[in-house]
Formats: sequence, C-alpha cells, structure tokens
Amino acid sequence: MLSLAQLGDERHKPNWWRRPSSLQLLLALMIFTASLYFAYRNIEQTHNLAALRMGQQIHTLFKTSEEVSSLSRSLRRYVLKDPVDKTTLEQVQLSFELLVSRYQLFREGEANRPLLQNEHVQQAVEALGDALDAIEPLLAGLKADPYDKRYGQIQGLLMPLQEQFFALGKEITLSADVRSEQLIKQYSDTHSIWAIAAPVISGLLLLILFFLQLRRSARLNQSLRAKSHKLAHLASHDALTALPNRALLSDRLSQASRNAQFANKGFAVMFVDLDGFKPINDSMGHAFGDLVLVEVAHRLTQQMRPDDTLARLGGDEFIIILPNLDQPEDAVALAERVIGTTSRPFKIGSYEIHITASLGISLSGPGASSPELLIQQADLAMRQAKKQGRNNYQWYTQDLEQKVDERVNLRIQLQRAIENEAFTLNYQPQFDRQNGRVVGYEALLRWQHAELGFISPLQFIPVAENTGQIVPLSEWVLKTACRDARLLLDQGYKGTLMAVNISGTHFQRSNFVERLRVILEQAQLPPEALELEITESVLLDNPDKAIETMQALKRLGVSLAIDDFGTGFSSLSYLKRLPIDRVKIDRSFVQDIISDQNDAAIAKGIISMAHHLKLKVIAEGVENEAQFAFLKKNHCNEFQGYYFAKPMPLAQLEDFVSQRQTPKEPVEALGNAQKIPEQTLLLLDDEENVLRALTRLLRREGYQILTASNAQDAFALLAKHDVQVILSDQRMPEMSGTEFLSRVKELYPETIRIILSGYTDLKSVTDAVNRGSIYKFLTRPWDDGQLRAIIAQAFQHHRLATSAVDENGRVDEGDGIASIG
Ligand SMILES: Nc1nc2c(ncn2[C@@H]2O[C@@H]3COP(=O)(O)O[C@H]4[C@@H](O)[C@H](n5cnc6c(=O)[nH]c(N)nc65)O[C@@H]4COP(=O)(O)O[C@H]3[C@H]2O)c(=O)[nH]1
Repeated sequence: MLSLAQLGDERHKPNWWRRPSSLQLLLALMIFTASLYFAYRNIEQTHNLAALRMGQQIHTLFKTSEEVSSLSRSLRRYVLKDPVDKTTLEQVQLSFELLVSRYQLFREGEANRPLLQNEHVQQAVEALGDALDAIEPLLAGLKADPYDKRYGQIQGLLMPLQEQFFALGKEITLSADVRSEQLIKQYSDTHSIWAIAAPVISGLLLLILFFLQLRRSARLNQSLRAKSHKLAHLASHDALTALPNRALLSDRLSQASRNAQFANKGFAVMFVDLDGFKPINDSMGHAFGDLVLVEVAHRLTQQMRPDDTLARLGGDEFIIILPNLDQPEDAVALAERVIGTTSRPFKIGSYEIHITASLGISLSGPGASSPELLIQQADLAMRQAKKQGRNNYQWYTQDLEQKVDERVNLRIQLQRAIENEAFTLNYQPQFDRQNGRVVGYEALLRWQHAELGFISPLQFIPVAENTGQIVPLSEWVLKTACRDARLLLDQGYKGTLMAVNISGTHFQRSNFVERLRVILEQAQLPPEALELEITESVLLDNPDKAIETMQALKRLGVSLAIDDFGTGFSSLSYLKRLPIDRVKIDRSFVQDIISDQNDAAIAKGIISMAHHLKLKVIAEGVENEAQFAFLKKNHCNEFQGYYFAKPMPLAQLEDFVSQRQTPKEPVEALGNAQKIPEQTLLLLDDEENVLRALTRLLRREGYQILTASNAQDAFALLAKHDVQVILSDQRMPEMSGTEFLSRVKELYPETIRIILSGYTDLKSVTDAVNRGSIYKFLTRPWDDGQLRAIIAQAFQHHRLATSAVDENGRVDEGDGIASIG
C-alpha cells in the first residue's frame, strides 16, 4: 500500500526525461529545423566551391592559350617593325617570360594539380615545356626581319600550342557545363526531395512528439487523479479495515445532525467496544489481532442499513451512526444484531476464538446535538455495559452523567484523603477448617468521609486504580498492615498471616519488590508473616513479568494468594506455573453454593484442582452455616466471612483473637462435634400439616427426619446434613418438586429422590424420570404401609449404590421406575 509520504515523493519527483514539457518540445523542434538548414547550406556551399574551382581551371587553360597567342603577336609586330604598335625584342622576351611563368605554375602550382589529372592537359603542358625550351635559343638571335627563318620556326612551335590550349579550354568548359548541369540537376533533385521530405518528416516527428506528449500528460493526469483519490481515501479511511476513520466520522456526524434538524427526525450514535480483544492481541500477536479486527469490521458492515455509517475509532473501538431514526427500537434491533454477530466464533487460520462486544447508545435530542457530545455519551453508556458484565448494550442516561461527575468528585476527595491519611484499616479473621483457629486476617481499607459518610472500597478502589492514586494508597495500606501485624506478633499471636490486597497497578510497578522489602524492614516484620492477595488480572498484560515478580516475592519470603479465583480468565496452564500458596474462592460462587449446581461445581472444581497442585483453598464471603457446611464437606481448608467474623478495627481484633485461640463455635460445633445418624430423611412440602403427618408416620422407623417448607431451607439442610433419602412435594410455589430434585441430583448425586404428588403432571414426571432425577413417583393420598416400605427400600438402595460407588468408583442413579402409590 502506498503511504502518504510515498505519494508525496512520487508527486514531486522530477521525472523530466520521461515526460517532455512544451519547452522541451519547442527546443527539439528548433534543433531539428536548424540541422535541416545547416545541411542545406553545406550542400550549397560545396556546390559553389566546386563551381569556383572549375572556373579557375578553365580560366588557366584559356589564359595559357591567350599568352601563347600574345607571344606570337608580339613576335610578329617585332619582325614587321609595326609602326603603330612598336615592339622591341625585350617586350617579346617579357611575353616569353610570362609564358615560362605560366608553365612553372602548371608544374608547381597547387591550384593546377587537379587540371594535370586530365591526360590531354598533361600532354599540352609537356608540349608547352618542350616548345619553350626550343624557343628560348631561337629568340636570343632573332632579328627584326620577317624573313629570319628563326621567326618562322618559333611561330611554327607556337601556333599548335595556342590551338591546343584553346581546344582544351573549350573541352573543359564543355565538360564543366555538363558536370555543373548534372550537379545542378542532382542538387535540385535533392533539394526538391528535401523541400517535400523535410517538412513532412519534421511534421511527422512533431506529430509523434505531440502525440507522445499528449499520451504522457493523459497518463500523468490519470495517475495523479488515482493518487489524489487514494490520498483522499487514506485521509478519511482507516488503513486496516477500510472503514471511515475519525475524520470522516466527524463529517458524517455533522451531516446526520443537520439532516436530523431538517427532517425533524432523530439519529443514534452507537459506541462498540470488543470484550476480551486485548488478551488475544497480546497473546497471539498484533498481526493476528488485526485479522480479527478486519473480520469484525466485515461482520459489522453486513449488519448496517444503507444509510448507516460504521467507522473505526482505533484499537477495538467502532462507532455506528444511525441517521433518520424513526424510533429508538430500530437502534435496539441493530445493537442486538451487532452483539449476535460478534459473539459467533471467529475462525482465524487454525484457531477458533471467541469475543463479544459491549455497546453504548446515545440518542440525539430534539434540538441540535453536538456530535462530539453524542460520542462521549455513547462511550459512557458502553462503559456501563462493560460494568454490567459485557456482551450487552446500554442506553446513555442523565444518571450515567451524574455518576461520572461523582467519580470526578471522588477522585478529588480521594487525593485529599491520601494527603491527609484519612483512611483506616479493618481486619477480617480467617479460620482453619481442622481446628477452627484464626490463621490470618485480611486487611481491608475503610474511608469515613467527613461529609459523604462511609465510602466503600468497591467505590473508590477502581477510581484510584484508574488515576494511579492506588500506588500511594496501597503503600500506606502495606505500611499500616505490617505495623499492625508486628503489634499482633509482639502480643504473642504467632502463626498468623496478615493478608493485604495488592492492586495490579501497584504490583506491576518496577520497584514493587524493593519497596516491599523496605516496608518490611521498617516495620521489622518477618516476611513469612505477610501474605499478598493478588488477582488473576496481574497476569493479563505480561504474564511472564508477573510470574518473575511473584518469584522475587517468594524469594523475599512472603506468601502469595490468588484472590477472587474463578472470576478472571483462570488459565490453568498459568496457575500451575504460579509460585502461590493459597487460592481464594470468590464470594460470588459461595453465595448460592448450596442451591446453584454451577456455583457448586465451580467451587468443587477449584478445591480439587488446588489440592492437586498442593495449594490451600480459602473460601471468602461465607455467610451462613449451610455454605460453611457445604464447603467443609467438600474439603475447603479455610474460611472467611460474616458467619465467623466481620472486618474489625485492630483493637477489636486483638480481643477477638485472644478469645478464639481455643476455638469452640461455630467451626468446632458444626464440624467434628456433630454426630450424624446413619439414615437421614429430608421431607419437603409447603404444607405444614403434610410435613407433620409424614413425620408422624415415619418417626418410628429410626430415621433422622429433617423437614423444610421451601426449597431454600431444604438446600440449607442438605448442605448441613448427610441426607440419603429425600421425599419432596411436586407442587410448590417457588419451584416444582421435579425441578428441585433435578438440582439436588447435580449437587448430591448419591441421594435417593422421591416425589409425592397430589396430581400427575405426566410430562414433568417422565422428564424427571428420564433425566434420572427421581427414584419413585408417589401419588397422594398415600398408603401408609406402602410409603414406609418404599422409604425403607430407598435407604437400602442408597446403601447398595454407595457401596457400588466405593467398589466401582461411580454412582448408581436408581432404577428410574415410577411407582404410583
Ligand atoms: N457480603 C459479604 N461480604 C463479605 C463477607 N466477608 C467479607 N466480606 C467483604 O468482602 C470483601 C472481601 O475483600 P475482597 O474480595 O478482597 O474485595 C475487596 C478488595 O478487592 C477491595 N479492597 C479492600 N481493601 C483493599 C485494599 O487495601 N487494597 C486493595 N487494592 N483493594 C482493597 O475492595 C473489595 C471490597 O472490600 P470490602 O468492602 O472491605 O469487602 C470485603 C469484605 O468486607 C461476607 O460474609 N459477606
């Protein structure tokens, strides 16, 4: 792909040799015309020179003939003693000398050399030489007497010479004429060819040049247009997904706002943020993350209506504008489609990944709505959607705005409180399963604001984490908790751990371990007395670095616990690499542990996995005996919760620990001290008189009989007691008997479950039987004897089944036969 910079370079690169300008074209034309002109002049001058040379030669020949004739005339005048034209012998001698000079010119002169190439001329010149040699002595003795025979001899020599040279002159003149005619003809032919060819060729050349020029400018224009189009696209679109970017989005928003005002219709802005994208990007690499984003963009585009705009803000954030909205429900429909399409698995290469989306929606008001404000509001709503558990959408409300204001205010108050050290610490004891002793205390921050009253850490810790205020705050907690732990040690409470919550931001500080070492030293607290509770979130950004820090902490000697276990991404592969000592089951799983089979399964899974990794498990938020009993039954090692003790100030903790060092209630009494009869029967019916009647009927059978008038109580009894047989009414207000027994089957699969119903809902009965949830189905009114027998049979069945589990390692689920009493 072409970058903006590259495009700029391309545009400004001087590429003149490939793209001639008009000036170059003109220059080429001038050079071409000039060369044509010079060629023409050259031919003409050569022709002139040749003509000149030819003229000179003809002149020499005629001149020689003339000089021979002149000698002959002066000889005649001398011998005839011409009275008009008196001629002396000296004058004759002079004419003779002239002729001699001419002869020498023939012989030695450069100009005559071409003439001598003519054979006839050569012969004539030789004859001249011979004649001159013969004449010279004759001339010396010549008398002015026409009868001097020397006169006759000289004239006899001269006459043929004169004719010979004259004839030669004529011959050369003739041949020169022919030659010059030929030359003129040749020249004029060439000239006329050139006269036509030159303009034609130059015209053609010009045309070609012009055509090339045109083609190049057309190409240049085309490529410039394409590049400027590309530039405009790049400036307004996201390079990765090709969706409109922030700049174009702002344009479209303004347009939507104008249209809305004009058409008197509303429009919505939707802020889409992917859930769980960051870990994918971090663990699989950015190139992989980019592929996911491209696929998300593609899927979202498919959900858009023709007028909608989908833009990418950056990262995993997208904005959707829904113009001309008839009703807010239209936005809801799209939001649901976006959530639906995003939650489908993404197949990228050989990987299948799962992500979801959280959406915030804001609606334009009746008047003009500022586009930026709408985005901010949608963003706020999106954050709310994240808080609500992700994978959902939220509308922007005034309420949310108020919450934001409150957060800003909280941040200011928090800063003042940090500066004034306006916090205190409460400590919540933790108990051991075996002996009920206090094994540790969790330090919990308390902020009693002078005007705002008590502010929960659940409110201010997230704000402090966002603003970075958590670091000084967390250091204060560490210092105070270490100081108080030292005090407790000094008072003789040994073998207990001070557990301090450490936020991810603080933990990830590069000097965290060093600072902790200093704090421990200052407090003179042995590192073994301190435990740091960290959450799985510290592993998210850089797991290797986090593990390195944990190892450094272990080398320092402090203990490590994973807090809120099960709520994060709980990567088992990491868990086994972590140098930790304890796993804390989150309160959210404990809350419904006795009745929610999923929570129960998670808690049991955590305990079993931790034990395999030789880690201790502590359950937090234990609020009642049933939860405690359930967890205890499932081998949880330690407990913390209101059921045992609430968080308390240090002074109160000292009293509490001193009393609890010899534990009695609740741990001991609930645990080992309780004698559980072998056969326990649980009766569940919302009618008290039925419960009483059944109790009366069965009390002599030797069973421990537990009764509950609602499902919740029944679950609590099941958690606390070892129940083998359950007899439940079918028709109850909050939950049907078959539903209740189905849940019991998941929680306590080894129990034998019987329904006693006043009516027959065949479908629910057959379903329950088929799922293996019930052992027998009895109808009312019952037959006393038969009921007793069936209960006895159920206990016997349980015994057989549990012994089968012991031997074969699995549970016998009952025969599934429904018997109507
Ligand atoms: N409903 C119920 N609640 C119980 C029960 N037993 C204990 N709790 C509460 O559960 C929270 C346990 O702490 P957490 O899970 O670490 O959760 C803590 C922890 O994440 C954070 N936090 C508290 N103090 C600090 C601190 O010093 N530093 C950091 N970073 N976080 C802290 O604030 C959260 C809430 O603290 P708290 O309000 O003190 O709430 C405490 C405690 O008072 C119970 O049986 N039922």
